[in-house]
Amino acid sequence: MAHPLEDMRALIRGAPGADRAAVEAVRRRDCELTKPPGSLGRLEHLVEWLAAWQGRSPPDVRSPLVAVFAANHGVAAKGVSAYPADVTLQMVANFAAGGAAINQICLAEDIGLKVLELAIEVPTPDITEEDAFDEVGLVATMAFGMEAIAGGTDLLCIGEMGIGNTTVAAAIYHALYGGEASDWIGRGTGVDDAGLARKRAAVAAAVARIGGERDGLEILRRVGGREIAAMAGVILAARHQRIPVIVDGFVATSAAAVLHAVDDHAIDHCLIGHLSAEPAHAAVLARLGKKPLLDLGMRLGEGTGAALAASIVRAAARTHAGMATFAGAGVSGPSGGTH
Ligand SMILES: O=C(O)c1ccc[n+]([C@@H]2O[C@H](COP(=O)([O-])O)[C@@H](O)[C@H]2O)c1
Ligand SMILES: Cc1cc2nc[nH]c2cc1C
Repeated sequence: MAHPLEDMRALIRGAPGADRAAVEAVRRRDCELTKPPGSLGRLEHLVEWLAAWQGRSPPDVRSPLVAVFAANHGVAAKGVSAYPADVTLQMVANFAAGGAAINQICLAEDIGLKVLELAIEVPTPDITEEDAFDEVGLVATMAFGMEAIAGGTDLLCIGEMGIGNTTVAAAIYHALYGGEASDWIGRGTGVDDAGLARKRAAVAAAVARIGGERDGLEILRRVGGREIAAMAGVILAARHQRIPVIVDGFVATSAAAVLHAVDDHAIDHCLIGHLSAEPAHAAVLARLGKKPLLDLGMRLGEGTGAALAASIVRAAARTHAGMATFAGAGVSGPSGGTH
């Protein structure tokens, strides 16, 4: 690996495009279905999106998977979270025992769940003082993330768990998009005003340290974290394996934002599952040109918003594939002429 980041950049820029023929086939079938054209609103676009990135028509969702990446962050020692860093490992045990919110959503919606730990007991260095990774470490972590889909899936939801990671995500956004540190921070797990002030200072210090760096992968390497790097890796791997991706909230979107900064088509296969209650999420999504599917005031992480969105995407696909056509059901088409 003489130039590990260059190899990763080539993989991002060389990603395959949408399957236009599959999209056209969905559109043709949609015109025949027993409903007025357009009457299923955004569900119709979801089916087109799924066909485009699965590369088949009609598309289906038979083995959806939530992959949750868990990691710790040195910057948590700066008092930027409402919870201690120990909670990351404790929540991994809770995932294994079936007690977390994401366990119950996956059970309710019949979605697979995989939790991937990234050296939780060894936090990345505090990004206000040091780079999170060296080049090889970043690429190795992205490659680890890619393994999450080794068992196969036809719709991947990405989520995370990591105390302090809303600070890390905010630093990535501030580095990518500029403005002030205060534009990108929010209360995360629920920090008080003093915690919020520490968070603003940490984000400002981390970004000042890297002095105007604009390259997406370098920003990830210098002010990122392991779960975010792993999510970037698996978003990229999914594209190459024709697996559409649903991205969770504020933190998971930072992994997509890094890829988008390298190539603005790199996340065309990604749907943003929901709008996080973290206030800066909307501004990030505007920069990515993405409209979230749901807006439920959620700010948990764990892939919870993505999993709920997956359930709607699956319903959209089944509706499209299973509905009768006007001809098949003997239902009259539009009478025409009177309006
Ligand atoms: O992704 C989101 O929209 C989101 C918003 C607020 C909090 N979180 C979760 O809360 C943790 C990070 O919050 P904090 O306050 O420790 O930075 C981490 O485990 C995330 O999964 C996630
Ligand atoms: C309890 C708890 C659960 C979480 N799940 C994702 N982030 C979290 C943060 C906390 C604090």
